[in-house]
Amino acid sequence: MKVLISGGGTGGHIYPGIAIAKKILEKNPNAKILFVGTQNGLEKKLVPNEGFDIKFITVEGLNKKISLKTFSAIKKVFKGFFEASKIIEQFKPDIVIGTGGYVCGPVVLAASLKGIPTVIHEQNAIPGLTNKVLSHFVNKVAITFKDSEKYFPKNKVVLTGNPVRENILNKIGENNKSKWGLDPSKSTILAVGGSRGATRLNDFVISLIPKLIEKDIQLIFITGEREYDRVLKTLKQKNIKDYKGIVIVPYVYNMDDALTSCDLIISRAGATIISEITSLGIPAILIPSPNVANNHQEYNALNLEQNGAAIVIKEAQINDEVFSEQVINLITNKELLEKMSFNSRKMAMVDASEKIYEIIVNYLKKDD
Ligand SMILES: CC(=O)N[C@H]1[C@@H](OP(=O)(O)OP(=O)(O)OC[C@H]2O[C@@H](n3ccc(=O)[nH]c3=O)[C@H](O)[C@@H]2O)O[C@H](CO)[C@@H](O)[C@@H]1O
Repeated sequence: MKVLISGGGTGGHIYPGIAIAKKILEKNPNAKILFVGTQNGLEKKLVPNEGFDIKFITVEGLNKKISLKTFSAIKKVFKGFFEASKIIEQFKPDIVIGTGGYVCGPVVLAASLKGIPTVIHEQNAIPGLTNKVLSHFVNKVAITFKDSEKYFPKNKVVLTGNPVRENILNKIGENNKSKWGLDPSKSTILAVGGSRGATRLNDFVISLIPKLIEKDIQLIFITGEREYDRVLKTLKQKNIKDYKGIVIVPYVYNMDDALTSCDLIISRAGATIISEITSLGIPAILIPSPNVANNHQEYNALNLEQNGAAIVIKEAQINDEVFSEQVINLITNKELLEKMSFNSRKMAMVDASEKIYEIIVNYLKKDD
């Protein structure tokens, strides 16, 4: 069994692919898996780190506004298409899976034109351009939200949910605070601005830190690689340093341990982290990114809020003083946290990888 997986740019597209890859290996240890991404995306680091091979193609996202850059981007799409075709000819996959990001475009299209079965997965309720176009060429479209059905050809859509890494699912109910040098008995907040970090969210967390120290509340603060130095510099300027209950890191590879070390998460509302949050039932304060296509993070966040699993703060409305107070009130309200956790767990769809594995196997059976 040979499976080629393409997905890239940000963690939210890459980790669902990794979750699917690990499910395939769990069921079929002899399966051969190859990822295809670009040199510019997080996949370059994340995929080898998870133990998988990756090959790269040259491709750039197409902007809606037409300019001189559009022509160079179109040229790269063609180049990427030929590079992807070559990789496919060499690897000879039985099936090709796309988990989002523009890199999937040429890879999935090349496979489909060669008659290889293709499946794409859409994490978000409102799909991006690449998946909308690809849906006309692929065999199946796996979706996370029922609401996104309407964007794709009806006969191809399967509601699967969003694949969550098994190592995260396996840790439901654990308390791993001591792995971070933290006191397991103390309330702890995890703050994370998506896979790349978020400046405004980080600034809010910085303003929150003195209050956390005052109330003896612990914090794991994932700043994002590009924000790490700035965050440390700002904290130094504010004379906050070496507090033992606060862990500040640029990125964590063991997200399973981070997610199971908090009583509350302050997070962006990307679809993949949302699936992880609900799988573990983590009460959440969500600050959706206003800079994503069709404002889809706000949709994700409001979905949790409407189900009593999260509180949503719009970035433009953040008032450091008011919202810090709200965070402290929430983390100290055990009863409300428990209720939110329960509501969150009710929303989880934890068998997405299994469902996608079944789709894959069905296509391979057709070949027998
Ligand atoms: C700005 C942007 O375009 N964001 C999109 C991107 O978000 P982004 O890539 O930020 O994805 P998510 O927030 O959904 O998920 C982040 C993923 O990275 C992991 N993680 C994060 C930090 C860390 O230190 N370690 C780690 O492993 C999380 O556990 C999670 O698996 O893809 C999502 C899924 O298509 C979309 O919904 C988001 O709108």
